[in-house]
Amino acid sequence: MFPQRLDAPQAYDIAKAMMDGFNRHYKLFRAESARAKHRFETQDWHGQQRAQRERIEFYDLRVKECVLRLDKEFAAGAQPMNVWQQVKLHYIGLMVEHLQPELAETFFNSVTTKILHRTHFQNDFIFVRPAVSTEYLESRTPGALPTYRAYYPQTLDALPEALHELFVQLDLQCPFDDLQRDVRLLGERIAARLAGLTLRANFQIQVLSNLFYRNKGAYLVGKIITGYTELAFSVPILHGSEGRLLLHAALFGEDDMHGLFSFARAYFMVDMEVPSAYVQFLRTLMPRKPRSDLYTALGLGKQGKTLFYRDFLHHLRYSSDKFRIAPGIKGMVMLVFDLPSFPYVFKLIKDHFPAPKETTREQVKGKYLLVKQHDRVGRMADTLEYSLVAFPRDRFSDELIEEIRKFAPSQLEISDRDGDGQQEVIISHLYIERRLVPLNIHLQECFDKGLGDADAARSMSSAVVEYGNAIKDLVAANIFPGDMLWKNFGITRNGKVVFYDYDEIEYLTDCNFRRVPAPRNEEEEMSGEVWYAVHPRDVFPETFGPFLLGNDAVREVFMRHHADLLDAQFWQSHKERIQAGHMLDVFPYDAERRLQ
Ligand SMILES: Nc1ncnc2c1ncn2[C@@H]1O[C@H](COP(=O)(O)OP(=O)(O)OP(=O)(O)O)[C@@H](O)[C@H]1O
Repeated sequence: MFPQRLDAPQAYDIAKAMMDGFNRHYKLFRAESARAKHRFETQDWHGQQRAQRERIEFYDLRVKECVLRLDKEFAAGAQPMNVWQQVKLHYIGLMVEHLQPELAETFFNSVTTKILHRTHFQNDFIFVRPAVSTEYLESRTPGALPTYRAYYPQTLDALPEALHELFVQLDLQCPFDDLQRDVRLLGERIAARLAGLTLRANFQIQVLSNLFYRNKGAYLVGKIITGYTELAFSVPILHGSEGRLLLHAALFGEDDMHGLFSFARAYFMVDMEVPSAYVQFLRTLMPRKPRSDLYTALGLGKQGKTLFYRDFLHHLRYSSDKFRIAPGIKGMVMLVFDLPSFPYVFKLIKDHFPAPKETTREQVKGKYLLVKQHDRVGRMADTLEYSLVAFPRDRFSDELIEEIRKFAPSQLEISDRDGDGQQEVIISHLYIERRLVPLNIHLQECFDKGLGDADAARSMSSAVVEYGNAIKDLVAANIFPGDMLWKNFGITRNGKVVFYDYDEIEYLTDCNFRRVPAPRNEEEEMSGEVWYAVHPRDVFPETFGPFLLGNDAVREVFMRHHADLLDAQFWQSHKERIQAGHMLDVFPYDAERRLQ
């Protein structure tokens, strides 16, 4: 029961201190995101990547600050629960005109769950569900940009002119190489996509007012509407060779947008006063993408986690299957399980690792963090990290419980934690990641069908080519995957190959790529053992072949497209390029999307 009177004077002050903490967080987050425009204009690429990395840390720092303040000024932990109920009510009051209420609720949860006992993690005290609506939320600040702008070209011939106006309004502080030429090319692409459709009275182009920045690119994001058709589109803007701006490509439709907003890429920087309005607009472009993914892609990872967890609890309530050990070859470092009806995997770090693995729990965590902060170039799956996650015991197979008990006992507790009479499986620490089809399983499925079957042969061949492409994109981003076996890569719905085994990952620039030395005598030549000295970060690319290319058909495709991956010189030259400060482009779209 909620209190009928707000009679605890400290409750308002605590709520206000929390809101001040959140406002400070969002001000810093937004300012850092807004500075991406200037970094793009001045081609400060290393600065852009540094900011992308550092911004991820902002949230936890602000939560810590706020917890300390509440403790010091209000002895928050010693407040009775009726005061905490009032704190929540005051906080709701403070959100009435707030432009990021959903984020403010999450911040409130982050702070209070550090202070209150777990038995109070319920809707009376925290925001298990949202209390404040984000619908129709608009900034009333004078001079504030609208979330999106609409342009009405009337005819296809008038498209270039409308597009010209649109790009000029973005107010980028550097010249275009030839904007007239680019909008003409873009107009032709749009006209081709609209071929066969009648332009209806509502024909218009809507674009989000602020650009999306990531690495060396700025992306315009919007949709074209005619009649009942809505076509999502995005235009990447890059610096050309002279440093002048180019419209580089035209992306259309949901699949292209999914490629751009993939969970395997770094987060965007966007200046957003009302983030929920951006998410609502983006959802109309990608209706199948959960809101949690969109918040995460916008750099609002905590909101992504909150929404993911709510979606997960909902899914548990509306499903009845059991968690099980994930299909595929078991990991030596990670214990992986899934729920068949839910498209994610749950990964926990084992307590002990068999030889030849020489790593520790902390080192594995460090590698996962490295991936989170690094540019994932569409090739490394993002992970959500959770601690103390509770699952209903009756949804776990006994086999899985035994597996966890055997390999990660320190991570397992089975108890009735919240006192509701139901046993729970509580996992101390885990990563959650999108479920992919492991590449070894995918290839085996092709072999099982028989490579005489044209579809199976094509599918095998494109997976092998994509696998090599994935490694080359990782190389471009200064990542040596360490363990390149097929089982450590997965394939997405769109046939993209993505890496997910991070415990042996290294920066390319920390590795020494060497050729196997020529044997000095017959004894060395005949030796089945490694007879030459090997230092910890030495890598011998020519030795990859025997592990990867046992199958003749796979070998033939691999050698035709990616033989260079078996050559130390290939790796070494990339290492030197990165050391010289060059940053290669890895575009989140195919070459045929380019305008130029
Ligand atoms: N995202 C995923 N989607 C589907 N299956 C996965 C995913 N991540 C892991 N798996 C499955 O779990 C297995 C072990 O995962 P992972 O490679 O991360 O563990 P590991 O202990 O690091 O492996 P290794 O012993 O090679 O170091 C994989 O081989 C695969 O079958």
